[in-house]
Amino acid sequence: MTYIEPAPIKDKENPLESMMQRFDKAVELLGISDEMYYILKVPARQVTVGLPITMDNGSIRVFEGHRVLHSNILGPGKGGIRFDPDVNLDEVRALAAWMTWKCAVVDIPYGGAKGGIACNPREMSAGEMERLMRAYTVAMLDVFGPDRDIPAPDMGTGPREMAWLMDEYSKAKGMTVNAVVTGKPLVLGGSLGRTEATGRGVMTSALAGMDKLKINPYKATAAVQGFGNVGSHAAVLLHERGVMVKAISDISGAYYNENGIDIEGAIKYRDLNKGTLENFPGAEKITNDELLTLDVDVLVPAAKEDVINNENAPYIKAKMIVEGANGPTSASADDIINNKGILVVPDILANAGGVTVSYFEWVQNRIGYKWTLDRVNRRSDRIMKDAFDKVFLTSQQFNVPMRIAAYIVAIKKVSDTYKFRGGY
Ligand SMILES: NC(=O)C1=CN([C@@H]2O[C@H](COP(=O)(O)OP(=O)(O)OC[C@H]3O[C@@H](n4cnc5c(N)ncnc54)[C@H](O)[C@@H]3O)[C@@H](O)[C@H]2O)C=CC1
Ligand SMILES: O=C(O)CCC(=O)C(=O)O
Repeated sequence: MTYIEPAPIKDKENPLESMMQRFDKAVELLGISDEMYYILKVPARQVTVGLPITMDNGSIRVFEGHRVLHSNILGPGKGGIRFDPDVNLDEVRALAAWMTWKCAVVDIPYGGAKGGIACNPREMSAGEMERLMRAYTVAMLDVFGPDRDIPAPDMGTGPREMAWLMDEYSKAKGMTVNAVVTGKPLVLGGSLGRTEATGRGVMTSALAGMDKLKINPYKATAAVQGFGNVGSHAAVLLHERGVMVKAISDISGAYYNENGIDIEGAIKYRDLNKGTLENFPGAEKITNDELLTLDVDVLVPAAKEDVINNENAPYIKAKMIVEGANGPTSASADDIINNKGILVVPDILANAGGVTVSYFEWVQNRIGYKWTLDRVNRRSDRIMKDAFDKVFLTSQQFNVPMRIAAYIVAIKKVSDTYKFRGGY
């Protein structure tokens, strides 16, 4: 029997510490009480489970899974499930808190939650993934629920995994409960537009930012790190709006073309190549670090945390960073980036398009009705644009970067709600 050791927590770039540093700055400016500080800081619940799984070769491996409900003050917990070798409890705690702030920034009635299992989906068969997801669901039967805590996809998971979760949960409850999870396949009650929703929100945030910087999208260039759900859709949609995407990347490395990457071609190539861009033709291979320091207008980190840090931040040349990933910039890089005058559209705003359309999916499941793609897109575009404007205005009012402004908007909303509920 083997046990997969959770990844060691890196002191230097702990995402929980990065999140807390920004939280502390915003709290200082807002001036909330000590009691409220701890109410907002300490997660409402965190659950860790051991999951023994029979592997295809007959051996048994024990995986460690987590689900953290950071807050349910605004509504049921909401947030994805990550399958990645680097998953650990601190990472999941940070991701859950970011979900609380994100839902508050776009003003949807959810608290924040996140789940994760330390595993490597690239080395697992579909059968092993299915057994793992079903075992995790069973272990979380009392945690999940359409009014309690509603999961969704994150890194390493997608509609297929959400379908297994819905099926396992529904079997245990003795009825079909499709509102327990979002990001499902359409046939199971998934929403039109959810697959591309996070990338679409990144695109609308990028266009809103370009407008502030007076950058013409038809003359703009971009580099996108990560070519999964978020990165590939963001790249397609930016390209459709006239932006030349000069570089893309995934775990196999980065690919650069001075005249622009053929994005549709790259997606086809990835889908026929076991999900990776390895050996992608028609582009020069560079490293993921080189991609981050390219001379482009817009940089979209859409892979994982802390890729932008105090070591590479001094070399970033982009005029704007639009954070598709959660926590791609460590707190140690904030001052360097701000002093360079780079406009950062922070994760809890820029990647909120996904949870916004997840909310629409949950609403549709609960009323038993399907919206058209046009309705989904129009409503989510409006929510993203309103949230951008509110955060931008707050950044001017408090004279702070958009990241701290987004935390201010979120913390104010959650703490006001708590007070009105009479909690304190
Ligand atoms: N899927 C969603 O709706 C949402 C995802 N996010 C965040 O966006 C980020 C990406 O998520 P997804 O696109 O869903 O995941 P995914 O699993 O679909 O894709 C991840 C991509 O990142 C690449 N990658 C992994 N490690 C890398 C590294 N070290 N350097 C460069 N590329 C690397 C992978 O090869 C893959 O192309 C995560 O931070 C996630 O939390 C945020 C909001 C919603
Ligand atoms: O769609 C959702 O409910 C959550 C997506 C997510 O995990 C995220 O925004 O980081």
